[in-house]
Amino acid sequence: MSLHAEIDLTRGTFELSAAFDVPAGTVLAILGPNGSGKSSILGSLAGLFRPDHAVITLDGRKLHELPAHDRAVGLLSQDALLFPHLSVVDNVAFSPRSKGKSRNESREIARRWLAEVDAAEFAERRPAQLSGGQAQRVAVARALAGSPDLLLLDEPLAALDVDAAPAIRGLLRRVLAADPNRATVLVTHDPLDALALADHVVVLASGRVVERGPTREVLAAPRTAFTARIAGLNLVPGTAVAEGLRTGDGGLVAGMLSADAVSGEPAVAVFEPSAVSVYPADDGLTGSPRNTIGAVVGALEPHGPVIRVRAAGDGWASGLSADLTPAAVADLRLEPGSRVRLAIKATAVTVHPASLQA
Ligand SMILES: Nc1ncnc2c1ncn2[C@@H]1O[C@H](COP(=O)(O)OP(=O)(O)OP(=O)(O)O)[C@@H](O)[C@H]1O
Repeated sequence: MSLHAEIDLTRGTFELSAAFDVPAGTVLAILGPNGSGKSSILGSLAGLFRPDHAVITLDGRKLHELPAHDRAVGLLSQDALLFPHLSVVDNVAFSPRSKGKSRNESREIARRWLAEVDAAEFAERRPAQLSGGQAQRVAVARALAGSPDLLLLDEPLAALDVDAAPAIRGLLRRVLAADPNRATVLVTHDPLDALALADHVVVLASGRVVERGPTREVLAAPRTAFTARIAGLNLVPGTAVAEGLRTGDGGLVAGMLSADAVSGEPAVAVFEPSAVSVYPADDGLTGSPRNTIGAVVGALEPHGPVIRVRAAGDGWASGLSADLTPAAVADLRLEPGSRVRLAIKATAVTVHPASLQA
């Protein structure tokens, strides 16, 4: 089932206007900052609210003319939202049951799905007797047991702890790949989810699509600052030159031009936070073959096993991220306001054409 969606909607002063397609058997990730309209899109697809104008079709079937319960849409949210008074198996059987299947048949389907998500052993438990990860497994089974033509995943891993999330991500990957027919729309903040689960991404900002394309292409070569931030990449806008990128204030970021970058055209230099080294401001690195620039530490944020240092200050260093070990942060005595020098190897920098506004 291929999804086609055109959605225009106003909520207070917020205006959303977005259009996208999800071919059968593929997953589209919708990325965007808080308030960019991701939930508004999911709600419109699910039929939870009525846009000002919408054309939403699944293989030509006009979902926008149907009430929510007739849309054959499965929804998986960040919280499992299981019915507390029903056993696990009856939670999963709920959807086939509400579609008119007999009690036995519905339970049969439910048990099959529980086995599929490695949760068969919890069948007779109540939701209160499950961990967060176990409950989310059951919620995956429940979302799929109704054989939805369209599956909506709303931050499905956001509420899980770091130990449980990879297993559910792997599970989703498996069940999504198993159905060549269903269209899936995933809303997420996490580029890992998009990388692991989505074939294509759409990036929203203030209710508009600002970027779209195959997931890896978009995340590896983001054209907007937001995508670069969520993808965890550094992005410096400027103009492509033979040696790399010339910034607006005349600085040079030495790097390698991507195949499609053209000298003299708007471009972005892209590099990983792990490619950025941090030195004391008076380290005397001038003359080094690397890109070096003075900066001020703006913030220090834990990021998995490393500390992400966000740079502030003037020039193109402002907003850059560097990943350091906690020991390095301690050695350098870094704290917000510390003056530092950042160094980035030219071989770690790729310059991509900027086709959209950053
Ligand atoms: N009931 C409402 N009335 C008026 N405005 C609303 C209402 N619900 C949401 N909005 C506004 O619509 C905009 C989009 O909200 P939406 O929840 O779709 O964004 P989002 O991208 O899902 O955000 P988040 O990542 O925080 O969930 C926001 O500016 C929000 O303030």
